Amino acid sequence: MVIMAEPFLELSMISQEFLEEGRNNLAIRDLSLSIDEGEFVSIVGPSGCGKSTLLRILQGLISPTRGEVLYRGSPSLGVNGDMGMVFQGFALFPWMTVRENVGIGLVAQGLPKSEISRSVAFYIDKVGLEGYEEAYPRELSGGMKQRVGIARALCMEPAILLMDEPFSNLDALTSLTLRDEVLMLWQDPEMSVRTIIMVTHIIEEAILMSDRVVVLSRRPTHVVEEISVDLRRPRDRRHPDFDRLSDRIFSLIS
Ligand SMILES: Nc1ncnc2c1ncn2[C@@H]1O[C@H](COP(=O)(O)OP(=O)(O)OP(=O)(O)O)[C@@H](O)[C@H]1O
Repeated sequence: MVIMAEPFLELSMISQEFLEEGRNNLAIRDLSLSIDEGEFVSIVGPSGCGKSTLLRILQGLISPTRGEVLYRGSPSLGVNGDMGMVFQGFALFPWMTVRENVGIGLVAQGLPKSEISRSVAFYIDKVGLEGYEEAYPRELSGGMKQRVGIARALCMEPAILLMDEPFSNLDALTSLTLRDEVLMLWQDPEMSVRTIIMVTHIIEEAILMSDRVVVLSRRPTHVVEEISVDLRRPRDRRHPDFDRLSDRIFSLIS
């Protein structure tokens, strides 16, 4: 008897319509995608094709017009509490300190203060922001703001981290450092996150970080190709296969 393992996370025949200028337009059409536990998957595609929408559907912030999201074999209804989100624009509250921004989800859950303090301190240390607990977002560099965004997501101890162009608002050097740090957190046994799904428009970033790159088409969006990245980690931009993969993905998008 063959026992089929159920997919960890699955988008099954997802379609999404949006009301645009008084008409229902199809943004995503019959999109199916399966993600394994422990995978780092990047999603790339033409501008405006629906990458962020797809993350919102995965998390349950949008209910798709047709199709369903399956999580551990069951339909996922409503917001999935096992997922955390990291945003391109950081989405920090400017009137809150680093400590308050990181702990906001735990406060909303009504956990005891001592537990919140312990957890917040742990994740602030993990992202290298110790000493900045009482700073406000305006006092932080872009990279530090995104560290707060990452710590806030990790603090909720999600199994899956969704990242929407997390390094796009950062300078090149800061992006390099933060990419490495996210990879280290992903492989850190003290972290709850095992699976990462990242939207990016930077092909090099997708190859440097992911196990698999999912290439989406123009609207109405569907999966054009899924490309496994078998390069040894840590990845080297100068590896001869790097450009081959990069050219392949670029030709599929353009
Ligand atoms: N709430 C909404 N109402 C109407 N149209 C929407 C809504 N949300 C998204 N869209 C449209 O759906 C399409 C996909 O948007 P989305 O932001 O998901 O694309 P994207 O691939 O993430 O874009 P970018 O590459 O610019 O980051 C766009 O054409 C957008 O205008």
